[in-house]
Amino acid sequence: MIRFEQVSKVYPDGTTAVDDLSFEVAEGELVTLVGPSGCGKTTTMMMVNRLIQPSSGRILMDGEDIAGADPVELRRRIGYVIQQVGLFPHRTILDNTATVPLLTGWKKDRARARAAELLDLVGLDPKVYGPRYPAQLSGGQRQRVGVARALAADPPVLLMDEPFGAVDPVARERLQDEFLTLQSTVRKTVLLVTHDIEEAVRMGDRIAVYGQGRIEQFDSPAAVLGAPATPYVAQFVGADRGLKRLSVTTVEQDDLEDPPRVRLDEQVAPAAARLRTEGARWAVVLDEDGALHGWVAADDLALAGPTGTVGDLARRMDAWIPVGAPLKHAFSEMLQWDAGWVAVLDGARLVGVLTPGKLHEALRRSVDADQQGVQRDQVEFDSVADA
Ligand SMILES: Nc1ncnc2c1ncn2[C@@H]1O[C@H](COP(=O)(O)OP(=O)(O)OP(=O)(O)O)[C@@H](O)[C@H]1O
Repeated sequence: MIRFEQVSKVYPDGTTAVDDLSFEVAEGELVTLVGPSGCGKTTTMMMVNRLIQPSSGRILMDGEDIAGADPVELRRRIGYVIQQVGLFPHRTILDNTATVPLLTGWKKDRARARAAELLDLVGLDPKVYGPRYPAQLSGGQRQRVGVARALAADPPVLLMDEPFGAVDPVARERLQDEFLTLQSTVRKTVLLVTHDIEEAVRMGDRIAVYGQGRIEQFDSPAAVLGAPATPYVAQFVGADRGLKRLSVTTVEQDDLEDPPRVRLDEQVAPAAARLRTEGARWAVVLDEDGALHGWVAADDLALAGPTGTVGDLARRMDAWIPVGAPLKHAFSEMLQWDAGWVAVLDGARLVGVLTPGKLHEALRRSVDADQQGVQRDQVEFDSVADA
């Protein structure tokens, strides 16, 4: 979709901002450009909408060299989101959002209807926020308007330069999540510039890690964290990259344990006997519909009288993750509920359980796999879901 071929940019004062850059962004892919200040990220991005001309090399969009495109026409195909959102202060939020459709000749009513739709999409009620002026919004809300405005003309490509930079860390994480949800439906081809490796890892399908004017590594977040290509990248992603891996490593079927399952309405005696035979210390308890209820200890079953049901002894279990969730999610559930394991569910159905020992093994395995150049982290959970 977007292809850089040996692109360099030397500014008139002799500064080489970008040096012999070649990479490709696939259609619908979100690539983050990350690196320290002044490494050439913004220059790279602004060459795509021709706000900056390359000194050499070519940039292709859909196979067409953009050097030959009409810049105005080109920019209509490219949404642009910047940190200082750049809203017109004397225009309402609705009219700010409708700017591009109006410029491209839409009738006012149609452009405003589209703008209202977009505000809704980014979580701002158009009835409440549409009539306001930019100064009457919080920083995070203004950034949402920036995203809505960039999407208004439905361009296939989005350029985002530190789009969530001007808000506090909590609002920032929320905006990132919201944008990812949005992106899963609109599937734009996105280049996102950030100097924050956490953001790059969270947001990117792939990450380009910049050194001075050059890409040091272009890879999946898991690979960048698991197998940094150079000492520079290792240093940039940080000593706690093991922790960051928790966010990008998903749980696989091999990671799960399958303890015995008993039902809430099952009689105690046969349930106790079954656990004894299997040598299990506890069992997962399912309700009448087969959904997770909790767990029961083998000792409690063994000590209970001959009458009664498992339901009398079962304890609730609230720690669970959906199949395919990252290890970080599992870890956080364990901490939140002070639980020794988490249930892994496919809808309401129990697929298995994840224990701290298995979580550690999963992390270890993904590091080893990356070091062998094998990307197992991203393996989908289909096999588990089908099991
Ligand atoms: N118009 C210009 N003339 C000369 N040098 C420039 C110009 N614009 C940028 N540079 C230089 O080019 C290099 C790359 O700048 P660029 O803005 O692309 O970096 P960046 O990675 O986006 O940095 P930041 O994260 O600080 O925005 C820097 O050394 C910068 O000083």
